[in-house]
Amino acid sequence: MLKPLLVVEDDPGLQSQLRWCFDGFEVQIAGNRTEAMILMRRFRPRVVTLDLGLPPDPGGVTEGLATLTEILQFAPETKVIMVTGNDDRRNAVAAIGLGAYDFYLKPIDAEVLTLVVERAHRLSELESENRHLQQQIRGDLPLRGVIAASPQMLKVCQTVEKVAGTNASVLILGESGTGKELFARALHEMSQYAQGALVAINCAAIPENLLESELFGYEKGAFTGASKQTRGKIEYADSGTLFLDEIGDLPLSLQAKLLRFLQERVIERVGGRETIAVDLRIICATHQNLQARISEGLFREDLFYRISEITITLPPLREREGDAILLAKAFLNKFNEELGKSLRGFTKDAIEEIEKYHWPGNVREIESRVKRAAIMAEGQHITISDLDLNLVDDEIQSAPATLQEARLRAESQVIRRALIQFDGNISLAAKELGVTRPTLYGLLEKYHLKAVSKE
Ligand SMILES: Nc1ncnc2c1ncn2[C@@H]1O[C@H](COP(=O)(O)OP(=O)(O)OP(=O)(O)O)[C@@H](O)[C@H]1O
Repeated sequence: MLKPLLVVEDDPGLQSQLRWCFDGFEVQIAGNRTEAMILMRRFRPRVVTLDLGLPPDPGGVTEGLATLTEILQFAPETKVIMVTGNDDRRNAVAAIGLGAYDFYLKPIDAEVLTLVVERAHRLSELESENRHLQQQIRGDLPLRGVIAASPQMLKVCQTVEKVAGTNASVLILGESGTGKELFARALHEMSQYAQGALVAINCAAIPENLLESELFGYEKGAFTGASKQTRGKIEYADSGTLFLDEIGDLPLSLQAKLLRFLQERVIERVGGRETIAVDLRIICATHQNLQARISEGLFREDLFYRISEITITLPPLREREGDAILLAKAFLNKFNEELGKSLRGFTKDAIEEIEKYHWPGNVREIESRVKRAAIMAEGQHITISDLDLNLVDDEIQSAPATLQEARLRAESQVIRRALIQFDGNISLAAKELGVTRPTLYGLLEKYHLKAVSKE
């Protein structure tokens, strides 16, 4: 992927020379401060080359220095390289005092300037890697509130940690109740936008005629009932994260408007003329198949690419090996506390059922079933009947297609149950299953199961 580089230069000759001289970079050219700030917001380049003499003061330094200050206020970690005339050395040094990374004296030698830019870029990458590692060491980077141990979910968590520090747009896919909003919040909290707000809006829950003003705001008198100027959700999310849930339900007319915003990073309120710059990170989620909606002409392909620079797919709970029981136990602890109960755990049958159940409502369903069970339980352990699972429907829904699949699934379930029952002790689990230890090891490998052995 090409790295963004912002070149702020008002001379058309130099603009065209600089546009093509940096290999490996996607060069964006700004001719003045306003354009520079729009491109900063849109591309968040790590490195900027900045001409000291910019209009309206091309012969002086005031505008160049003001642009430097504004860039650093917006993104203090940016490496700004001042490009100046030979007689401007003193001012270039002053710019370093203001926080510029380096200066480069004209005339421009493309090869040398490329080296300076590359070095600045590498340094910036190392610095942000370092910041990230520091945060990890300090333990600042847990995915807050996320309970997961299955390999499928650990992979998702790793992806989230990797993309959190970037400004890439993220599309979270998954069935209802899989944790899309929870992950959007975790992403926001770990990102550079965490100081701002996370503003969430459910595109499916708001009628089409209200959604536009809800998102973009409106001016007084824009329509009947618009009695005062009102900011929209996008404006509220400035410097933060905009979370558009159920993006698949966004009407086509608003898809065009949202796309325009994502390209230009400016909005106009309904009934207004003023353009307002907004800097935010966008995260979208949907349980719908967007590709199918694109082929039906219900979703714009260009918008799809804009919102899905990174796609994270949350697997349904039934595909997360071992997570159902982990979540059930965690929710039991939570509800024990909330309800002032001291339930010890689940009966063997209940554990087996939790493992086997299809969980059509995913994590949301397991949370509410455990809550119900904690309220209803009469003994010290939660039983199957306390959980009140819809077992008949579930058996039909989750039944395997072939007999061979059914046999494999049953074998893997029985093994998992024995491992849970004996806390990963291979000897005891093997005895319960009526097989030898080597056979059990062979089966663990076959089903990609892991036991934390306490032998
Ligand atoms: N891995 C997890 N660990 C702990 N709690 C979770 C996890 N995943 C989801 N939850 C909890 O389950 C509930 C549903 O999650 P969430 O609202 O994020 O799902 P969703 O995918 O956005 O659902 P919908 O598509 O219906 O809006 C929330 O209470 C959330 O905190």
